[in-house]
Amino acid sequence: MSEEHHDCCAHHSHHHELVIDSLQVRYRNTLALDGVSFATSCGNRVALVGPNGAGKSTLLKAIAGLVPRSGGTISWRRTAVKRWSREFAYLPQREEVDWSFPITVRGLVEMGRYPQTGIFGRFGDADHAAVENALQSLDLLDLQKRQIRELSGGQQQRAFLARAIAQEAHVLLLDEPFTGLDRNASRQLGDLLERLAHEGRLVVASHHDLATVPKLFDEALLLKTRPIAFGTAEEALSAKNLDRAFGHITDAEDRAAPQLVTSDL
Ligand SMILES: Nc1ncnc2c1ncn2[C@@H]1O[C@H](COP(=O)(O)OP(=O)(O)OP(=O)(O)O)[C@@H](O)[C@H]1O
Repeated sequence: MSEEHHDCCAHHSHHHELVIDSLQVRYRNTLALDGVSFATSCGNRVALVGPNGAGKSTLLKAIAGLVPRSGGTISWRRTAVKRWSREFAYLPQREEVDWSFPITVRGLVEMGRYPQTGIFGRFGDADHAAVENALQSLDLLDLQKRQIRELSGGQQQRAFLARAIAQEAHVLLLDEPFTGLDRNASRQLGDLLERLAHEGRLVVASHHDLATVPKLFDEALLLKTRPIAFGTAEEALSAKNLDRAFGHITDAEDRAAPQLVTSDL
C-alpha cells in the first residue's frame, strides 16, 4: 500500500474526516433520507442500522455519489464532495452484482485503477503495483486467474475489497457485507475490516444483525429515514433507541429480548 494511508488519522483530532450534514435524498415519491448528519474519521468501522426501507442502502449510495442528493452536504477532509470521489469505494449488495459476468479476480481488481487510467488507458508501473499489492493484501494471489463466479461468497467479498484497495480509496462503503457468509467467512471478513480500519481506512457498512454490531463495529448510526442515534455501538443501540427505530414491540416475550427480535424484522 502507498504511504498515503499512514497519515490518514494524523489530522486535528477535533475535526472529522467525513462529515455528512443534513443529507436528504428523495426518489420520485419517496423521501428516503432526511436530515442525516454525522461525522467520523478513518480508523473507525461504522454500522448503519435500521428497519427495512430505513435508507441504509440509499445513504451508502448517496455518499458514493450513485444517487443524487436533494439536500445537504458531504465533505471529505474539509473538501465538499460534489459528485464522485476516488476516495470512496462502494460495494453493492450481493444480489445487485451480476456474478455471471465474465471477469477474473485480477480483472476485477484492475478495474480499481480505471479512475486513474480510464477504461482504455494504459497501465503504468504504479497501476500494476497497486493491483499486485491489493491482491496480496487480501490474500488473493492464488485466486487471481479465477472467474469471480467460481469463488465462494467470502472470496467474492474479498475480491471486491481488493478492487477498493487498488483504487486507493480510504472510505469503504459496504452494503450488507456479512449477509450470506458462513461463520468462518464472517469471522474472516470481520478480522479483515478491523485490519483495514486499523491501517487507516474508514469502513461504513449496513448491517442487519443487531447482536453482532458491537463486536464488528466501533460506531453505529441508527436510522429510520431520519437519524435516530449516532455514537458508539452500545450507546446508539440502546433499548430505547431501538424501540424508536423498529417501532413498538407488543409481545411481552419479545420485549424481553428486543435485539434478537429486531434483527429478524
Ligand atoms: N430506486 C429507487 N426508486 C424509488 N424508491 C426507492 C429506490 N430505492 C429505494 N427506494 C425507497 O427508498 C427507501 C429507502 O430504501 P433503502 O433501500 O435505502 O432502505 P434500506 O434501509 O437499505 O432497506 P433494506 O434493509 O430493506 O435493504 C425505501 O422506502 C425504498 O422503497
